[in-house]
Amino acid sequence: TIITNDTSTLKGSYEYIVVGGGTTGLAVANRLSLNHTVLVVERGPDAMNNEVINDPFTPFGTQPHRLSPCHFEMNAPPQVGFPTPRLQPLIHGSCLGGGSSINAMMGSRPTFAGMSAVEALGNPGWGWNDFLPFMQKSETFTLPNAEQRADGADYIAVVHGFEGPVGVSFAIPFVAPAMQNAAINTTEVIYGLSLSPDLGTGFSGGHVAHYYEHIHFNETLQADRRSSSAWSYLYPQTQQRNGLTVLTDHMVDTILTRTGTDGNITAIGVTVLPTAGGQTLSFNATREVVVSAGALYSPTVLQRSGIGNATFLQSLGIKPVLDLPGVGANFQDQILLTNVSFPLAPSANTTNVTAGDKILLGVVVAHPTATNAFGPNGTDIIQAALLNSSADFTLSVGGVVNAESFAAQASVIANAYRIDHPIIELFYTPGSTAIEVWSQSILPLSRGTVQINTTDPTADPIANLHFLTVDVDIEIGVRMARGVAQAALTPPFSNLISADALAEANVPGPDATDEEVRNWVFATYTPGVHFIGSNSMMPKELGGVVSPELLVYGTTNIRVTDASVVPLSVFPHTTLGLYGVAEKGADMILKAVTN
Ligand SMILES: Cc1cc2nc3c(=O)[nH]c(=O)nc-3n(C[C@H](O)[C@H](O)[C@H](O)COP(=O)(O)OP(=O)(O)OC[C@H]3O[C@@H](n4cnc5c(N)ncnc54)[C@H](O)[C@@H]3O)c2cc1C
Repeated sequence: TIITNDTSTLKGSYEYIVVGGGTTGLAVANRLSLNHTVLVVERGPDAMNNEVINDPFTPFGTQPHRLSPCHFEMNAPPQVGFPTPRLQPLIHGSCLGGGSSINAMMGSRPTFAGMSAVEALGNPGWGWNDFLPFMQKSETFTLPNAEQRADGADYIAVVHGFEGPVGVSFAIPFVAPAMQNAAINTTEVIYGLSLSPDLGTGFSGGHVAHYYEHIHFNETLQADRRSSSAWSYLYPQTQQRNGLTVLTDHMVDTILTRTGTDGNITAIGVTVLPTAGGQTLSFNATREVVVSAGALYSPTVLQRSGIGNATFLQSLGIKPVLDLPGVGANFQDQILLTNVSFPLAPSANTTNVTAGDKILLGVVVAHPTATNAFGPNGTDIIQAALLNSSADFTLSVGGVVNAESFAAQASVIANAYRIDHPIIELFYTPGSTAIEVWSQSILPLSRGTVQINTTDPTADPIANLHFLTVDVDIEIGVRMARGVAQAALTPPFSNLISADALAEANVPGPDATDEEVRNWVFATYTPGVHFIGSNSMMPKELGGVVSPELLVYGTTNIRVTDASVVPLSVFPHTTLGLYGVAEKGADMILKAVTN
């Protein structure tokens, strides 16, 4: 494998060109380059030996983490807020490994109900049973040892993979076991959940569990390490490839295309320029161009290449080559309530509770269903709220291309909840002075857009999520906040935090009205940073951009294989599911060669 930022040594032509060397791009490139020549173009640097990135215990969100060469932010335009609209920071990774080099490593998978919803949206071949083997292909799961098992770690071996590049395991040592057990007991009481031995089985049904992470134990260093896609699919000796060239510090401006007599578009190469600015070059692609620049940027590459809403492209002076109105629409993210830090009770200050200096985000996670969170009629309440949601606002901002798309998505989400899809995530993070209890929404219905506003490839797009613009998302947000407050008041977890933790954390208590809680949610929520959907895999009539084969509609050889194709937020945390998307995408690309 060649990794370089110098274009002078590169060939002019490759069988495949992969746009973006992030989480999914490196996984796809690894599989394609076994028997083909592949050029990966990555906008960010190679940060291979950066300890802030590699050490999973670099405290998440703190100064060193934010200063890593991979950490980038752009602001979404002012979003719903209280008392006034608020700018929202959209954090993303830009280096080899992309988001997997900066994320919190929480290792969750989609559920059976979630993948059924994706399939029901018009994507045959994407149900749980078809998808699981690809998640397994990417994974080497490390069974918990006796000590970790005594502390509570458990697993169901049959759903895991044991020969894939990505390390998935519980931390050694197991993080803050006493806090984990208290959190589990409390969450069982609040929501009536049962303890799941393994989060990755596909069956949600209301559970709480110890979280595993995308980390592995490095025998030489005798320490846990981050398993980014760079450290899984690119750097290891076992993954070296003759046919793979990775160009860093360069970005793809456009995909070069020609139009066939049947009107279909074929990619013939890409134009590339140094990220820092400079001369534009072009490289030929003789088979396919695979776009893996992530949900924030993949639509921008298509738009600059003339693929998108033709009227919009013309307004920027771009000649449309393919009128595909869904490009950049259906953009979505979950919300997170992160502004919650409960001070420790003095008696709780032991490593078993605080984790010392080995702190990982969200080591216990609860996934209540609609019934668990809203009571016995919860599923009916949420189903009615979803099906009665108005598409008007979302349509007016271009979040969906038509009302049918909005209704179809609301309907498959309602069915997923009816099966047993989680509606909320609640997770607990130990710390030396405080324990954080955060909550995340899972399947939002609010939709926004990603749009370039200049043809300059170095400019960030306008990424407008329109968070909390559909009533049912607000209703769920209020329930998330109520769950956080209940956790602070329910033993045994409440025994670990100070008696007035709720007030100290400024979280509305059980007596607060729904309006007060809603205002607190509006004032404090942050993005879930699981951006998806901006090139959704859906029927074209619903605003889909790619087919179930991940081919951009109307093209013969442009695929998208990253988070932008995921049409619904069915991966509570995206990464392990995205490796499945990349593996399945690579498999389909290679099958197209032999057919
Ligand atoms: C702060 C944070 C915390 C997170 N925590 C978790 C977690 O705990 N668990 C979890 O599962 N998920 C988590 N996620 C989400 C997860 O990391 C992302 O969803 C995932 O990495 C996205 O993968 P991707 O391949 O779609 O895009 P990325 O990994 O973002 O890859 C896209 C790559 O393309 C490059 N690129 C962009 N434009 C161009 C261009 N024009 N030319 C060339 N290259 C380009 C970018 O530099 C980037 O490297 C987190 C994300 C963030 C930001």
